[in-house]
Amino acid sequence: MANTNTASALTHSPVLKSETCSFPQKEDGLDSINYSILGVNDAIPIIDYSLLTSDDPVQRSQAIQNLGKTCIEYGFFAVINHAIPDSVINGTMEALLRFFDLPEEKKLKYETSNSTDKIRWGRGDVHHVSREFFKIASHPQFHCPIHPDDLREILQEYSERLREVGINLLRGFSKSLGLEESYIEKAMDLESGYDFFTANDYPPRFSAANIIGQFPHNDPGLLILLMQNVSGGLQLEHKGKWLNANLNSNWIIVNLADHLEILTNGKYKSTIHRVVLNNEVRRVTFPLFLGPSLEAVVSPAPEFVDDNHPSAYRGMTYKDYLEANQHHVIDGKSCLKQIRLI
Ligand SMILES: O=C(O)CCC(=O)C(=O)O
Ligand SMILES: [Fe+2]
Repeated sequence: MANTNTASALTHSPVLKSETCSFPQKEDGLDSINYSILGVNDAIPIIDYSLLTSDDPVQRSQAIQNLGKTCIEYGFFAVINHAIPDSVINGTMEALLRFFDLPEEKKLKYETSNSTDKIRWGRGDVHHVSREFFKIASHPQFHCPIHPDDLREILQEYSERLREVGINLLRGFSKSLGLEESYIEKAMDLESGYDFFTANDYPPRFSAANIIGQFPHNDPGLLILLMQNVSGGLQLEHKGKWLNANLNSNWIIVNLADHLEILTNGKYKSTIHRVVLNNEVRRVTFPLFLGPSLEAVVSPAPEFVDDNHPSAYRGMTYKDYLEANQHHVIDGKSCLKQIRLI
């Protein structure tokens, strides 16, 4: 165990009833495995952000060590004491619900097949998937739908605060890897880092039909910071098990993503995750994908390559990587596999 701080399952997020149900296969050939939809309620590691950013050097260095172990053993964790006010979190979730509740014609103008558009809306209700979503680019320029009127202000505040948490986590990652604090920021040119959000609206569901919110996938970018209005639904792969992320609504779930795996030559791994709709109430999530600059060519850093650890990934700009996976169309295929050299 990396860490004694772990969250145990909350009771208000029931596991699915049907033991025999399995993940349906997509017609176009998602890996030909029948995935059981049941997750397990094992503990999820917890990172206390206030310790990671503490002025006390001893406290901080212990927190960084713990962070490093958690990244290696899990690749995901819940962040507590992050200091984002509840009013900002709740205000964001409420504004998102108001966006999803708009009449369809107000959202349809963002429906697009052009994956480079900065605002995109759609429904993922094919292949047994139940979800409505919109994606917005949030950094270096912040984009936002014009309705509802109060959406922009709250989303921008939320986005800036969450980005700050993400940058501080990346500083902790750099230190935990034995590098200077600003190593990842500089190598990935994060001042011009390309970040985007996906807002997901999953209907309530508690039966075997249409229970898939998202198929198993990895995400592009360095790390994903996700908040949700209700606990449960997200499952994270850990040592061959699917762990239910049953966490408090003001905790941030963090997943390591593909570009951290590439940069560290596989030392830190991108987490496989999926969404199974096991909530009796509607679930809204709002993950931030914090990424390198679009022009940054990401390849394993020299610090992680030697005779025993040859470079395992082909270098590619973040822009090309995003285009190769159509700016995060989740279809169960990871771009990571396509650029692996060994
Ligand atoms: O909604 C969730 O819990 C996960 C969302 C996700 O994995 C994604 O949008 O890539
Ligand atoms: Fe994801």
